[in-house]
Amino acid sequence: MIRWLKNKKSGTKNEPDSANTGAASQEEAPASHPPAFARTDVSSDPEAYSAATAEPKPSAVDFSRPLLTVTGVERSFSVGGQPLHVLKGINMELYPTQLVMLKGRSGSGKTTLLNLIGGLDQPNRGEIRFKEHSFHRSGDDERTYIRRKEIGFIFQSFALMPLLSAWENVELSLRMAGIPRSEWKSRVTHCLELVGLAKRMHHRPFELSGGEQQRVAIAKAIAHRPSLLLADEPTAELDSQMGAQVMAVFRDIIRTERMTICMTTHDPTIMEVADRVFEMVDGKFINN
Ligand SMILES: Nc1ncnc2c1ncn2[C@@H]1O[C@H](COP(=O)(O)OP(=O)(O)OP(=O)(O)O)[C@@H](O)[C@H]1O
Repeated sequence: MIRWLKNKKSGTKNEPDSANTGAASQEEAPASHPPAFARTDVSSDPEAYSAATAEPKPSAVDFSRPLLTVTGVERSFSVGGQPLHVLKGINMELYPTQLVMLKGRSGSGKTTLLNLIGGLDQPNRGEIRFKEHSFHRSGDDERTYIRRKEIGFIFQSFALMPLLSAWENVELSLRMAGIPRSEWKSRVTHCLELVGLAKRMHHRPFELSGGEQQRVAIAKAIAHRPSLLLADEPTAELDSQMGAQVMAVFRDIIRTERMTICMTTHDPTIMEVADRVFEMVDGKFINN
């Protein structure tokens, strides 16, 4: 179960919104091929993560061998017939059980990098190695297969099926990941308990707060036991209390499920929760 954070102002309940409607169309695509992360703005609240940052950092990161290595990665897009150089030589490593944050101004390239790390896109130059796989060389089918087995995605807008309960949403991800039916019940229960939703399992998204919806999305993303969890501004739609709860859940997931988490954020106040922060400015890391 998550460790609930103290000293928070209370949150507001989110009403169902277009995010869920959008999620339905995302779900219609195969689970193995999630949509690329959308680019968004976020409001931040300096109080939001004060207690989260007060949480003790749990187990030490396993530095024996990187889970993912990014070397000299460049990514350009053609905009109006002109090349737009978005990533200009990125080097980074993610280690098992590490919580890594990518911070930087809007448009600096964080989401573009997250899409590459998740195998949703490929670099124009450089290498991305995930375990024994080479994302920069592999074709769509191979990357889809690796994503299905090894990577979980969390979106700012929760990406839940609006007509399914929390339980059914998590179960759906196991079904789409090809996990044997005999494992569904115990795994769904475990994941929803892990994110603190044991008592909300049969609620549908519109019956849950924004923070609870995001925790269902987290349960859904980790259900198939990925080794890497990628989250694009997972707290951006949440108030301070809910955002802090999400960060506490992330810490518990790392500790108990032994996953690596890489997330983007605009919020400088949560940086102390991270094991490592990469700051991106104009397509490069400035503190690497
Ligand atoms: N597919 C694409 N085609 C053209 N331009 C793109 C594409 N993807 C990203 N860009 C551009 O790359 C730049 C970086 O975008 P990106 O979304 O990676 O930034 P970001 O740091 O994640 O921003 P935000 O914090 O607002 O989400 C932007 O100028 C964006 O318009």
